[in-house]
Amino acid sequence: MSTLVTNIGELSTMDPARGSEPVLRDAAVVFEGERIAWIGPAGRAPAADEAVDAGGRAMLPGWVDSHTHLVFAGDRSAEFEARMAGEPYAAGGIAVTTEATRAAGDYDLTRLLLGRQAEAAAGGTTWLETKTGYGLDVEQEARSARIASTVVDDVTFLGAHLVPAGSDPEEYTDLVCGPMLAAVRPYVQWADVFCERGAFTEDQSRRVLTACRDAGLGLRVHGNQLGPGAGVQLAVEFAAASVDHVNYLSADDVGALAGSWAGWDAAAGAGTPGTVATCLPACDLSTRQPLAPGRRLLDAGVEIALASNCNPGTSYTSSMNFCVATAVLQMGLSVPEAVRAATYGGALALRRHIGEDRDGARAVGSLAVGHRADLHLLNAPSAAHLAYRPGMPLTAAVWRAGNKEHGSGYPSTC
Ligand SMILES: N=CN[C@@H](CCC(=O)O)C(=O)O
Ligand SMILES: [Zn+2]
Repeated sequence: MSTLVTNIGELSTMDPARGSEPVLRDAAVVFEGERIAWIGPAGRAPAADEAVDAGGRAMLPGWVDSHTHLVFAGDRSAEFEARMAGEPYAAGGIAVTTEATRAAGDYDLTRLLLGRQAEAAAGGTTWLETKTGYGLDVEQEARSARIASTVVDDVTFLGAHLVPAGSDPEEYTDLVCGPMLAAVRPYVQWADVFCERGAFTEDQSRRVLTACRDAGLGLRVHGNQLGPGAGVQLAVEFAAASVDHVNYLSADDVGALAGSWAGWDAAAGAGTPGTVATCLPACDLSTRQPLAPGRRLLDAGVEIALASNCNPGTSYTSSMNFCVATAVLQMGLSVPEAVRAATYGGALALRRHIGEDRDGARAVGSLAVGHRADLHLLNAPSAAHLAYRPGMPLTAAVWRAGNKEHGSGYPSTC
């Protein structure tokens, strides 16, 4: 079964192979099953089994949301309201969600996760990572990882999210590195550690990263979120795929991140990728932290990603449209830079930017022949409308691996 989407007014491919012209006008895309088969001028498009007229609208790759915490139960809106009244965010809130998550049955936890995945897809997200981290014992972390693995695309082990009350921090770190890691290992591709005051020290983080690397997992780090710290330097030292939050960076931190990209040719999208700096603007607003310095990182030659960090404590939104708008309006990114960070950047952060390197999966985050047909049609003539019309329902249709996930009609405001 092949599908032709034609009359696309602006097609942002995010394909590095297109050099300085990654955006096509009056374009068309053909996909067969889950695979993109053809991209080019609408006037030269081949025939297909079915045709969709995009009506001059803009199309992008689906969002790649590389950082979420979606396996949870419970509500923390009271904590949010207290924060808006002046209370600072503290890592201890994780314990509140852990209690509610432990109390939820498998059915409810799965139902909640499916609902959140559907919300994300309706907003244009076609590749979704999520983390454990609200179980915090061997059985519960394994349960979260198992449930996540049935719903999302990449699963990250975050047993090192918070030391549970009453546990000795060193003994808990031993548990994370030993029995807990063994129990989650069948379900996860990645491991993460919250290296921050009130969570895990540099030494404990190092132990977690070492054990998880030795177990064959890819690495990511929550770092430099609430203040300066060792997270960024540790992430670079361990060649982590991503360090996330990055709100408080020294010149040395930026230099270390830039150095990690020395073997990467950004123009060609080739070479050895370094450590992506993943910025989480919705979280920064919700915690009233300074926005991550996305502009400074890009200017230093660091590849960045934008992600939602959807979680009940610091960022209860999976809207990547909102994150992109905020990055443009508040972080100094251009529209193409923000869209690239939320698509290709997220794919880089999950090492999904090229295909068939792991799991035989197709590349995501950019549109090119052979890549997965993850398409996001906007109800707008250009991607600029994402920031120009913030908060508006601009997602008109979404195809995930060639399947229509969202969008039964195309409202005509453009
Ligand atoms: N910073 C650590 N973890 C989450 C927040 C978790 C929570 O407060 O429930 C984050 O990425 O912001
Ligand atoms: Zn997080």
